[in-house]
Amino acid sequence: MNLPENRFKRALREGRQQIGLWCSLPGSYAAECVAGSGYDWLLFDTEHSPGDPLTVLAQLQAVAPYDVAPVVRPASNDTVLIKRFLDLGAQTLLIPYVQDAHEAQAAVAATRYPPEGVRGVSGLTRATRFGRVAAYAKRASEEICVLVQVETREALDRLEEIAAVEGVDGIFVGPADLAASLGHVGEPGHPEVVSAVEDAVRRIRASGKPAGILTPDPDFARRCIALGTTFTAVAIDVGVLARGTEAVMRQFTAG
Ligand SMILES: O=C(O)C(=O)C[C@H](O)[C@@H](O)CO
Repeated sequence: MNLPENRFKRALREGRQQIGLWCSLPGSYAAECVAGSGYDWLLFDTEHSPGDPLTVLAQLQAVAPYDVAPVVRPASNDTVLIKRFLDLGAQTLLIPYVQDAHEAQAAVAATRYPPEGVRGVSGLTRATRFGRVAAYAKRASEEICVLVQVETREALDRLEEIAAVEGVDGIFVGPADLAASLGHVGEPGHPEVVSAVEDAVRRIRASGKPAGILTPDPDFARRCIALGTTFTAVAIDVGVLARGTEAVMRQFTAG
């Protein structure tokens, strides 16, 4: 069996826009429901969600038949968590809260087998299709995409150093945490936050790395795309569900 190609990684390298959906709902049922919605990628979150390796496994299996790229966010930049998600077959990881080049290097090392990195080795995992993918250990990193999040003032101050780290395939700007870091918690649309996000996208692109963002504001999403983001998440599943069901109920609420 051949090593599965990471078409998302290739699309980023070729500069092709990838529109994503942020999935905070754990489990396979919701994942399969949205896998057919036309997005290029789905972010399976385990930082701000009850998601864990077992729920992500079910999500990866559920979306495998669909033309959509799964991206998994571990709860932290943790070597063990990264190992577990890679062994489940995740090929693209979004590593949160990366503050400097050292932390970016650690994230990359967690995805590489020795001597390049520290990923623990097992030949019998879903990633190897239980020993059926030829030369998985030798070639795995070719199809692993490492995206890191910059989402604090400090990380922005070191953005170019982070972007220069070999093995970082893209940089995502986290508006919610960045807003908090800038003193505007809960206000990702604050002018100072918007300005910082836009400047960060410009700087990421100037560094030559792909830039990513999450914003449920379609106008700001288009602004970020115009500035150069190429992995652009434009909605959050729980937000669509909560606001959409509320809107339906308002049609039947008197007054
Ligand atoms: O800081 C951010 O913004 C992100 O990293 C995305 C959030 O964590 C996501 O849960 C949406 O609020």
